Amino acid sequence: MFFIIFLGFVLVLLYLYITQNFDYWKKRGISYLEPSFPFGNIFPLVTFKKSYADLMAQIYNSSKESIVGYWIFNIPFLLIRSPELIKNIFVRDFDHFSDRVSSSIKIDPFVEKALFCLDFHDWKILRSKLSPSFTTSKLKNVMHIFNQSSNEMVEYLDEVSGDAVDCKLISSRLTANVFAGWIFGYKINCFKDVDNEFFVYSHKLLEPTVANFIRFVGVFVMPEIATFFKVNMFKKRDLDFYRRHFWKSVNLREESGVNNNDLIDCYVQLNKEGDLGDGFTLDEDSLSGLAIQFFLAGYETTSSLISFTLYELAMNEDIQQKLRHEIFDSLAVEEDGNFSYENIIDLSYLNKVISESLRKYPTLPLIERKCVKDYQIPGTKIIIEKGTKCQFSPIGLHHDPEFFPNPDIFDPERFSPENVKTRPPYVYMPFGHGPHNCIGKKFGLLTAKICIAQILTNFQILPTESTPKRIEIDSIMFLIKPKDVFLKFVKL
Ligand code: HEM
Repeated sequence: MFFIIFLGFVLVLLYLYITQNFDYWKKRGISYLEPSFPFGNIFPLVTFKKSYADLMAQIYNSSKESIVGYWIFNIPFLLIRSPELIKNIFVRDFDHFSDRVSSSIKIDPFVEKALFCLDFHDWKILRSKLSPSFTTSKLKNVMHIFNQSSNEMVEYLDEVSGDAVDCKLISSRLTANVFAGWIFGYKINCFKDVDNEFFVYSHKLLEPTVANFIRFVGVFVMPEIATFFKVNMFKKRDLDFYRRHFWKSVNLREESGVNNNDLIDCYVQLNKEGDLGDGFTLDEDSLSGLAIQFFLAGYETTSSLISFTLYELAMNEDIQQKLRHEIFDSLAVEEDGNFSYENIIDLSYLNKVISESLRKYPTLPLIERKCVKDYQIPGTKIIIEKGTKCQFSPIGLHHDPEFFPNPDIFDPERFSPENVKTRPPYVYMPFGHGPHNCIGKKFGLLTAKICIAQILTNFQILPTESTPKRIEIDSIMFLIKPKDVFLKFVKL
């Protein structure tokens, strides 16, 4: 009896605690989605009925207002819909929104000092140290990694020419080869060495388990709770793996005394500096956390971009043919049969195809910022208060018929200069915008472009009998990827 009364008492307290904030948006005159106890508006997420991307799209589509309030448990969030306000938050009034939701999280050194999790002061220092590794000249320097990896992929596809092949698997193996080469300086070939540990561990990092889901939502959406419960984002096994390889590459490079002007030289330099100035330091664990951060942010996003593009090319023979012509013309000027950086970057139709792929399938469909000082929305009396967590829905914007008519149709011409001009800016955001935008954008795009170009110069991509007319989207954590897409690659 006592136990039942106690339980009832606890439930009442819990109810009062969680619902105390449910009038937050009403009090501020902001339109909102009706929350319910105890999950706020994320019931479909916790019951795995919807992915995070679907939920964001649903909230985006639920209103025509420029902002919409909702709740994750008892925490009020704001979805920013209006392109004008998006521009202000990302760029013009960045000083009001210079942090991410996960900034200042305190859980473990591997995560705390990743770009995603630093407060503005430290983020600015680290971003300026890492950015030089992503410049055009640095990418030109590592073109051999892209070309070699894609040649290995072509060799593999030659062997299985005409068979039904899982296109996500090909994209993931290619991306693992490129990332191991660039992040650790290793030459691996996951097409031959199918159980290569880099390939295996890349998947483990984002394994779609319930425990991982709770960890990621904790860190990126409710960092205060993740900090309180000391939620670790990664398993020790995964951390040990990346730490070991990080220090192996750094030590090898230091011993060799060679300067390759690449990412590993950047680690070596950061290790030497230790103190990056203005009180910001990186210890051994935080340094190896950089490598994990790149795998985490770049591996699935890039390999999913490749697979979505391959699928659309298989389903749209005319687009595939047009793209192949452009690529053949460009490759004809290369002596060694490999793409040069300038050559691949200048392919205008390839640019349009990849842009459209990221429009239809923004592989990171959630972007967020935290308000760091009160912000009055221009032309209104509404104040976004310090501490407010703002989210953005690339998938909602990219599928809004007002900006992209017939959004389900794959049409690269949406990205012709005339069509781009007719759209408001800031409705297209596969890599975010402003100072916090994706640092690996050029790298991810280059990986995808070389992969697609190599495939099209060697194979015709065809659907198989099992290829769905409408692709099924799977989600891992906040990311989206295609579900079981089998295609045929027939030698030209
Ligand atoms: C197609 C591939 C990729 C997509 C679609 C993508 C997308 C994104 C998006 C949407 C953001 C958030 C931007 C914002 O908040 O404004 C982001 C941030 C980031 N991305 Fe990427 N990304 C890709 C590839 C990569 C690669 C290859 C790397 C690294 C090697 C990378 C590293 C990062 C990092 C470190 C951030 C945080 C940046 C900061 O806060 O300063 N991404 N990415």
